[in-house]
Amino acid sequence: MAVLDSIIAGVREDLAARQARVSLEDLKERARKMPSALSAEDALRGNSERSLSIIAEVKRSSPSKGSLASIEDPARLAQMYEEGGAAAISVLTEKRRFRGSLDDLDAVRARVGTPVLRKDFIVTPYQIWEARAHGADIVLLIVAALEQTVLMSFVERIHSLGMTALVETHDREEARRAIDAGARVVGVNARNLKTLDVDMRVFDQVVDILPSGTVKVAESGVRGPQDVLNYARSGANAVLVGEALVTSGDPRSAIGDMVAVGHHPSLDARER
Ligand SMILES: O=C(O)c1ccccc1NCC(=O)[C@H](O)[C@H](O)COP(=O)(O)O
Repeated sequence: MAVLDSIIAGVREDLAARQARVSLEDLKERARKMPSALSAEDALRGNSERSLSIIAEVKRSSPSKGSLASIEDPARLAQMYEEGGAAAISVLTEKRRFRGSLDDLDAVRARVGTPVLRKDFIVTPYQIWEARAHGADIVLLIVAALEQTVLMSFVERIHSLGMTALVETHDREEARRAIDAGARVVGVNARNLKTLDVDMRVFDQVVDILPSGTVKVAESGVRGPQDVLNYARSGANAVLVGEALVTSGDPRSAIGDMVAVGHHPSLDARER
């Protein structure tokens, strides 16, 4: 079974257990009582003061690398990211391969003032309600995991709940599908979720499909400020970084160095 399919099979099993514990109606009730989602689109687009946004990820483990970091206090890590200048925090909530959880999302949400992304493998509307009920402002949707009509309805649902959909693609066809589905924030993942190979040229191969005004997020494989600068020069508004931050030993300064790239003179004349 391909990696993505096998991850999703596990996600569905865990989901069934949660659905048996918390009904959709209860979840909706909880979601409706939450403070409104923070507006994330502008935070990710960047502005004249910060022409590049970093989305910093709380990532313990991954299918490609195995264990990365123990992260006993995800809220503390997120706080360091925020202090270092992160525009948003990504929290992996998938349990089996990434060792994430909704508890991590709750803890991070309670600690930081930046928008928070629920990063998971979303295959049912229940998970979208769950994201809102646990305070997420942004929800990841993976084009490769969803049929087009489902993708469209999920983008609509996320936006109707006041959240932002980050729609992840890996090639030009998927980028077209993301735009057709109504995505305003599109991720281009350098990691092929079927083979786990990372190819950082993918962003350049896809970016011209995305209409101006779309928030363009480059995802995965970033090792340091030079990779961030390369993505920014290629037109990324935001860059999503996990492994390089959690393995850095000093996440606050590692992210600070990446955020500083947003002030690089070569980015001054960029069209946003
Ligand atoms: O990271 C993986 O191995 C992975 C495997 C299969 C599906 C998703 C995977 N990662 C999710 C991500 O998109 C990354 O965590 C995120 O882009 C950060 O990547 P990195 O900076 O390379 O840790």
